[in-house]
Amino acid sequence: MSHTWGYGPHDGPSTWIESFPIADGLRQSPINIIPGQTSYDPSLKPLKLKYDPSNAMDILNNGHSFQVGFLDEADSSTLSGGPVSGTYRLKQFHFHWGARDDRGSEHTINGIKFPAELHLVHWNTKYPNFGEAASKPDGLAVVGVFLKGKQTPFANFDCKTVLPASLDYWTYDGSLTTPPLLESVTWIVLKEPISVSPAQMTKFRSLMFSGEGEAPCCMQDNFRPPQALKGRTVRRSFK
Ligand SMILES: O=C(NCc1ccccc1)Nc1ccc2c(c1)[B-](O)(O)OC2
Ligand SMILES: [Zn+2]
Repeated sequence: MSHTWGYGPHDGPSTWIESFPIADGLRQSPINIIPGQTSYDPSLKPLKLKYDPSNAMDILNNGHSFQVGFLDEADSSTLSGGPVSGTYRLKQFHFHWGARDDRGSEHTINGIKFPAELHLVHWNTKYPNFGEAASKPDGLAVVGVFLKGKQTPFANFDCKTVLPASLDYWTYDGSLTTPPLLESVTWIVLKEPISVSPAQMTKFRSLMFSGEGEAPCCMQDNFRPPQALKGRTVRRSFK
């Protein structure tokens, strides 16, 4: 039983069920999105995203990805509207990526993998904090954004600048894609990808799973493969 989980042959996604039986639960993520099998829901509202760049606090390699943490003591960086009710506060964002451009995203579209995927993690303010929200079926809302290869400037860390022009999205009830795999996430996957340059992908791939003083192991292929839909419906906000 590996006490720490990872993405290698001995501690990767196929082994997580040993410590986290919910890995085979009814609303696991990610999933393969088949656009022709999604249902347009005219009652879905537009996503309302408000981000205050001054809330950005720190950047951290947590051994599974790198994440940028935000101050979440007030409703200054929030998600509302879309498929959710109430207000969700931005806690952190992080990425998943591949060793090569032919893989890396967690969600796929018609089986197509993107080189990387951004997750903007928000928690429901009806709960006192992230940790409490993470165990509730309506506790989290995560915006997933695909990254595609292209030469492009990368603006500052104002999350607005990191979002595509269109906020059209697919949405479904899912889970964390990493242990503890809690089934608490309303996934909101944007249809339009953002661009990332080869240099940025190289930078991602130069990060390390390993800590200082350990044998170097590049942080690559830190994605979970798509999981069974198990009867869930994927709704879309656009015609
Ligand atoms: O926050 C995480 N772990 C720490 C934790 C603390 C307290 C309670 C539970 C978990 N994990 C996590 C959060 C959000 C997302 C993912 C993983 B993701 O699926 O990669 O993308 C979306
Ligand atoms: Zn993630």
